Amino acid sequence: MTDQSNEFLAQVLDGKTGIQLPYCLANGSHVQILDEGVIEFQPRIASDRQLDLVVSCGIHGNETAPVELVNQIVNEVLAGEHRLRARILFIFGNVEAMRRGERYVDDDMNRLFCRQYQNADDSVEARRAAMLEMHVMRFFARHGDDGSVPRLHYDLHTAIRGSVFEKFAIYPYPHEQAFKAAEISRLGAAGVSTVLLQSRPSPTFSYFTSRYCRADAFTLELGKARPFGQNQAVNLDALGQVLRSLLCGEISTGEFVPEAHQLFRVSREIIKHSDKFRLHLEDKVENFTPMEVGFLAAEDGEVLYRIDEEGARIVFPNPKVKNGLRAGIVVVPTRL
Ligand SMILES: O=C(O)CCC(=O)N[C@@H](CCC(=O)O)C(=O)O
Ligand SMILES: [Zn+2]
Repeated sequence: MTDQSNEFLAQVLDGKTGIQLPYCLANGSHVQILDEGVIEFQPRIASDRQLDLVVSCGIHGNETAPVELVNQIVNEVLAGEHRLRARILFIFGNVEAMRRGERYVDDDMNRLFCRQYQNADDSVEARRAAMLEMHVMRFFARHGDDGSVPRLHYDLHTAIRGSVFEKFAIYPYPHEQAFKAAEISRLGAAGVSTVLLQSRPSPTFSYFTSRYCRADAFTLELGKARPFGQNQAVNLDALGQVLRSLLCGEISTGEFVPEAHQLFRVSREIIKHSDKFRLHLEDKVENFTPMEVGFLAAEDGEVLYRIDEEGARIVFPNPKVKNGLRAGIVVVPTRL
């Protein structure tokens, strides 16, 4: 894509991005479009590289605020406004759902990673999840694997409901590794001071890159999902500044100050097993709303989801998910 007269996102939505030959910007940075909505940048001088960074957005097509932010940053890089000191892969995830302004076309893409697409029906999302796994694997593998260059992945979303804490991150289950205080600090600098520590694997994009690409990976929830052009209510300036610093190779994090962050751990997931599933929370109930011990949050035939955890809060309550999928998360306060 050498024609920079149109904004990158407009070209993606118009179906004008597809694999193309690599080229150089006037400032020497290397660019290659690898797939629809997938663009990679490399520093002019390979040894300048301080970081491998993946920034994805639009994995759900109606979550537009981060798509607008990523578009802005991609256009700045294409215009030569940043001296790159990182390799960066920007991904606009579900382009067809973005065109339609819908969460997904056939299937929820963020339940199809970690090869779950192999167990699902063929769909727009199953094919795309397979391709995105391939792109991030290739991106992180390409320049060797000696562990000397940090790897970071931010998968940017917005939530269906409002939230007591407007912005929050989901930190994928790190298995034998500890949750990293420094990365939680970096999230705080990006305006995301609430972090939900996962306690089990999930079929999400950030879990995939965390587990299989050994990236420090996070899902970021950045306010409420609204259509393109209607995101004035959410301020992503701090995140934008952190991303711009990262692509210029400024990778240090501030000191971890425990009081500056609200940390929660996942106590359990509420699963919708059948059409009998009933959620006992109104649509206006926000993410992180506290729930009292004894409250019946949901039921599914014989299965009762009654709160027995002190300090419990509900995140992502959604009775409309397909059977077998997560219909809410019960979280409780925690510390590192
Ligand atoms: O608001 C909602 O109910 C869903 C918002 C959303 O898309 N969240 C992500 C979180 C992914 C994760 O758990 O890391 C999702 O559900 O895919
Ligand atoms: Zn989402």
